[in-house]
Amino acid sequence: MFKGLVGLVTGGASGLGRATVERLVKQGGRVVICDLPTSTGQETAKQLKENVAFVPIDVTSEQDVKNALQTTIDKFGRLDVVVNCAGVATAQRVYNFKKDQPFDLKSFQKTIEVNLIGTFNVIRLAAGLIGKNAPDADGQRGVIVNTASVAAFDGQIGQAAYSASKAGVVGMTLPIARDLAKQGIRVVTIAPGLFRTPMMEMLPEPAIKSLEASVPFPPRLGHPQEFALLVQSIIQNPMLNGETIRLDGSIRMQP
Ligand SMILES: NC(=O)C1=CN([C@@H]2O[C@H](COP(=O)(O)OP(=O)(O)OC[C@H]3O[C@@H](n4cnc5c(N)ncnc54)[C@H](O)[C@@H]3O)[C@@H](O)[C@H]2O)C=CC1
Ligand SMILES: C[C@]12CC(=O)[C@H]3[C@@H](CCC4=CC(=O)CC[C@@]43C)[C@@H]1CC[C@@H]2C(=O)C=O
Repeated sequence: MFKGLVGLVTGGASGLGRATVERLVKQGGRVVICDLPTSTGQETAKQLKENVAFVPIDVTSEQDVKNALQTTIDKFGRLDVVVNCAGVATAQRVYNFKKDQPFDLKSFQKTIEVNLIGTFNVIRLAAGLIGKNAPDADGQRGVIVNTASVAAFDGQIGQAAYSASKAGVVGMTLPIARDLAKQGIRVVTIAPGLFRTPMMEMLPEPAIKSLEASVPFPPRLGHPQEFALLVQSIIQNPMLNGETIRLDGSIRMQP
């Protein structure tokens, strides 16, 4: 189905990103995994064999992302699809009255830096490369998929930084889709609800169980493969553009 397609997945060593890499490869695509040098990207790439390469990067670094794009060209000759999954989760109240301490500004900045600015950094640099593709019969040159969160809409206590970073991703989706429309590059964001990944597993199991029960249907955490299935569908459907799609079993997060 994706024979000849070349993808780049940030955060591709773990969770939602890894499931996306696996699906793209299963469908015949070739993929560059971009993740932190400390991640399991190298092992993941080895397991998935010759159609996958790993480039250690920090999405917030211009030079790292440029290196990853150069490796994509050197190894696979083109770039069709970017999936931005790299992200960090933080939790802190805006003011801790018990400790008489305000939200740590460095932590707020780091969350915005990785989740929002990192996503933008990858988009702005990758767009130039995707724009060099010959258009298909529909005029399309490529697709960019971003990952926000339902926290962009229903931010919980402690999620000021995380929600702001994800709301930024939602907010830039339409203007970037408009910016890139003339080049035939589509931009779509997924806002996942609760998925079982290493990020989620930072929470103790009883907390996960209670979160699962709060999902109307199906009352469970999403499987990363269900996220990857939506990525595939976005790539395949040329009318999806400039939109954020909630993938959340209809959960509306409580305060
Ligand atoms: N798991 C969930 O329920 C949900 C996850 N999300 C979002 O989905 C995305 C993927 O999350 P998961 O797969 O759950 O988490 P994860 O923790 O399993 O994977 C995130 C990956 O991003 C990488 N990463 C972190 N900072 C990076 C940086 N500066 N440069 C490059 N790579 C970096 C990590 O090394 C890791 O491999 C994140 O953006 C997260 O905020 C959104 C809603 C729900
Ligand atoms: C990010 C998200 C919601 C959270 O804030 C938590 C996170 C899992 C790890 C966490 C552990 C904590 O001790 C504090 C909360 C949190 C940072 C959750 C994973 C997915 C959640 C999300 O984005 C939902 O949309």
